[in-house]
Amino acid sequence: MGAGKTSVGRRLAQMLDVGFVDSDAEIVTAANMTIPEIFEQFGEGYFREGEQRVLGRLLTEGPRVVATGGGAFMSPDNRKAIAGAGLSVWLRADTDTLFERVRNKPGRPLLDVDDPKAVLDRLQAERGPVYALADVIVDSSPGIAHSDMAQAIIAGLRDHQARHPERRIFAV
Ligand SMILES: Nc1ncnc2c1ncn2[C@@H]1O[C@H](COP(=O)(O)OP(=O)(O)OP(=O)(O)O)[C@@H](O)[C@H]1O
Ligand SMILES: O=C(O)C1=C[C@@H](O)[C@@H](O)[C@H](O)C1
Ligand SMILES: [Mg+2]
Repeated sequence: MGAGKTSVGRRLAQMLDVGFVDSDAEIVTAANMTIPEIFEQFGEGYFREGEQRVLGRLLTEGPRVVATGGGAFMSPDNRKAIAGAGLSVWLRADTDTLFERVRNKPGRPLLDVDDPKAVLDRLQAERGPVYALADVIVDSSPGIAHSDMAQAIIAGLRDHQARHPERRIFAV
């Protein structure tokens, strides 16, 4: 959360001249409810089921940039679907940076607690080793402009495709 998937992803899509879609936004549209409402009324498990369904559909509609929700890559099924359709990118940031970006911004139910920084620290510890499985890793540090992040992702995608031509997805 706060790594920049939505905002940097949108910029990346512009630079690559492909479409952009955000799975959180698609879930909100499909359910006609906000993410906090879905968590509150049906629970996180229900949200994750919807996320998997929506992501599975979005991945078949490429070529484009898909911003996932922050927890989507934790699911082995989602990782398999992503690997089958394209390349994964981890925007890596430390939790101080993430906290600065998401504090005072509602809409992230997992952080709607007394100590959201502690949740970010826990999630980082749980998720970091799994996110490190991504094809491309780009540091999302403070002070890096969105366009520079997007350029770094393009460089990472080019590098990945040079090393794994069999997984070439489209010209970058
Ligand atoms: N490299 C960056 N430099 C400065 N601000 C950034 C950067 N990346 C993201 N931000 C800011 O951090 C906030 C959160 O970013 P964004 O919504 O894109 O994150 P996200 O990864 O999509 O989060 P979530 O998992 O909750 O959907 C936004 O205000 C965004 O502009
Ligand atoms: O990190 C997470 O688990 C989440 C991040 C958001 O993008 C949303 O998908 C939701 O708030 C859960
Ligand atoms: Mg987002």
